[in-house]
Amino acid sequence: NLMSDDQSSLPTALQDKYVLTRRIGTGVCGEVRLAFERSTCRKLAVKIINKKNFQSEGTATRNAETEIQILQRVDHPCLIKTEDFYQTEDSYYIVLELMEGGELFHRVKSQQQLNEGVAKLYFYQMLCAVQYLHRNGIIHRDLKPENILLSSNEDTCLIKVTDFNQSRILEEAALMRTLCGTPSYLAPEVFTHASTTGYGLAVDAWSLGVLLFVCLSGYAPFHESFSENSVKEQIIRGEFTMVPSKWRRVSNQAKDVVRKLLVVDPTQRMSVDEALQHPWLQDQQMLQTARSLMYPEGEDALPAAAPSDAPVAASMEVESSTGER
Ligand SMILES: Cc1n[nH]c(N)c1-c1cccs1
Repeated sequence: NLMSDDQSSLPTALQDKYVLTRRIGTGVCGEVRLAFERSTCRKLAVKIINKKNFQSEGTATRNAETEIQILQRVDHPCLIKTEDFYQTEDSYYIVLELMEGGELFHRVKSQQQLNEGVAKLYFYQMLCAVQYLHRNGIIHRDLKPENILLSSNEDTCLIKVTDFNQSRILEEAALMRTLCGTPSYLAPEVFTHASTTGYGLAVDAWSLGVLLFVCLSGYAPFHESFSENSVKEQIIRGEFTMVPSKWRRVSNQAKDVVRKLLVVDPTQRMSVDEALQHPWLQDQQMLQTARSLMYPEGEDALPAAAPSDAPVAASMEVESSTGER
């Protein structure tokens, strides 16, 4: 393990700045270790991506580089921040914020199912994080409980979305190149942008529906034990099962959010923006708690808006209710 000779395999620049200790997580792409910044004793997480772990060199490099590009571009209170980045011939080392509460996956598992108010607080923060990604033309594409981290072991805590290596940055340049070619064979949606920003983003809305389902009920909506159809068939048909004993204490409004996200037709599926406007989330107490977790310095921390006597546009008011700035 790392405590023995492996330390020598670490980049010296990384070793000069951090002490790596025990493993705090493992993923398909490698492992995550607890680290201490030597100069400040600050605790951090170092994600070690072994380039060889990917099926083909091309995918490895592309995925990891995409992840790193994206990690360095994004800045939102509910998205994991990259502190530093190193690489050797066979591995990437990404220094990330430490989330002491670990993965949402383990929290839901240990509590059977989350209290509805807690699930709403976490889901609202996920929506804000994914809305930010979508506004920046980024599709996460791999939202699941393992990729949602909790800042503490308290129920009321900040959550952060991580693991962007399945993400895709919608390259407007790629679309421009397409449009420069012969248009006669292009489908209408290529011109209407549905193929880059409309359709693609909806995959994250579906995953958020599955995440909310799991938080509220403690089990997955699509599972081979629920039907003679395969899980893939159940998903394609949108055939999810709400076991009464698990959903009895869940409000109809919460169930309505799940039902409007787990819609097979992406053009009919509720979007992240629409979900943020759903009645279930117009809960001032939850919004206040979320805002204080996301922006702990409060209003005065934000750059003062330019003084203007113009009334605030209605859309501006709507935005502030979504925690967006
Ligand atoms: C990244 C990161 N920052 N803080 C924690 N707990 C992580 C983990 C990701 C995956 C397992 S642990």
